[in-house]
Amino acid sequence: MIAPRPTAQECKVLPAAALRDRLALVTGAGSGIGRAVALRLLELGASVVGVGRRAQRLAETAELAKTSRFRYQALDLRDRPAAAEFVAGLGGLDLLVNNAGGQFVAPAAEISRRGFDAVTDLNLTAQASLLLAARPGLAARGGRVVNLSLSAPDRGLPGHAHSAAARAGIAALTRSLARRWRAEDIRLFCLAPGTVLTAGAGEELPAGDLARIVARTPLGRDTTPGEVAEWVAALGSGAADAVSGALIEVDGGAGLVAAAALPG
Ligand SMILES: CCCCCCC/C=C/C(=O)SCCNC(=O)CCNC(=O)[C@H](O)C(C)(C)COP(=O)(O)OP(=O)(O)OC[C@H]1O[C@@H](n2cnc3c(N)ncnc32)[C@H](O)[C@@H]1OP(=O)(O)O
Ligand SMILES: NC(=O)C1=CN([C@@H]2O[C@H](COP(=O)(O)OP(=O)(O)OC[C@H]3O[C@@H](n4cnc5c(N)ncnc54)[C@H](OP(=O)(O)O)[C@@H]3O)[C@@H](O)[C@H]2O)C=CC1
Repeated sequence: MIAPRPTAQECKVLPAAALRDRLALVTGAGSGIGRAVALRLLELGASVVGVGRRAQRLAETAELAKTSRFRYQALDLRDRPAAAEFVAGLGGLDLLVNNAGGQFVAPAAEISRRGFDAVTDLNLTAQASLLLAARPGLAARGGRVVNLSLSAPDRGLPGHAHSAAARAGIAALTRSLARRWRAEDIRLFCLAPGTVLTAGAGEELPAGDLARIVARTPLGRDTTPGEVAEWVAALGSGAADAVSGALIEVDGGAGLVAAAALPG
């Protein structure tokens, strides 16, 4: 049985102004999930700073946002000094959404050292650096962090050995920092979507593979960008402050079953 896929409107369950007067930094805000998150946080009253490498994509998000509460900066997050300088310049920060990421699909034996480094750098080390740079700003405001991961990295993802290692790493880092930083009133969460049919996912895997992965998902459907955005907003709003350091899998139960067949 296929569970009903909510419309964009049906995903919106938080009260209006739930994030009024908050400042959020969203990485990868020029496309897919990051754009959906940025737009939803704005809708809920936050001011949002979006970053990504391509200014044109961020400008498109700004056009959709239609509010001066959105500003953006082109930035390669793997340039750690530049990223650290940028985040320090923001001052107090209520929410950091570590969303920028991605990988290529390849059998583990065909991933070169540089390929492994490129993926772990983007999905783990760059996220970790940004977190450390944002720490003073987050501590100043009792801020929250949502680190994006990928569902079930610890249960074996064919073709994703490099990414699974990085994604499991970010989940572990989230837990470690949640424990250490609670003294500074910073809360951290790790949010792990299953399959979200963004253009980025379409570049990573052929449509047929994505369809097979979705078909094997217990709920029989993909996760929508609107659902992910609402989870991020809820975690950022304080509604989930009884939770600390958790890995939350928003994946239609994909992590409960064996991964679909892909090379490697
Ligand atoms: C069962 C699994 C379920 C999964 C469901 C689907 C879930 C979807 C999840 C998503 O994350 S969707 C988001 C999708 N968007 C992306 O993934 C795009 C992002 N990808 C990239 O931007 C790049 O691939 C990268 C990971 C950042 C690497 O870019 P970079 O510019 O740093 O790399 P290069 O300089 O080009 O290459 C470095 C190194 O990597 C090797 N390499 C690159 N591509 C491949 C490949 N397809 N296969 C094998 N190796 C690759 C490249 O050859 C270089 O290594 P050397 O040759 O120099 O040794
Ligand atoms: N779609 C899915 O099924 C799933 C996605 N995810 C994760 O969710 C996140 C968003 O995915 P999605 O929206 O689908 O994919 P996209 O490819 O659309 O998003 C990735 C974003 O990251 C930005 N980015 C990539 N590299 C860098 C960099 N070095 N510096 C700054 N920004 C960078 C990209 O912008 P630019 O290229 O302009 O830099 C882009 O906006 C990713 O981390 C992804 O891995 C997790 C589970 C499932």
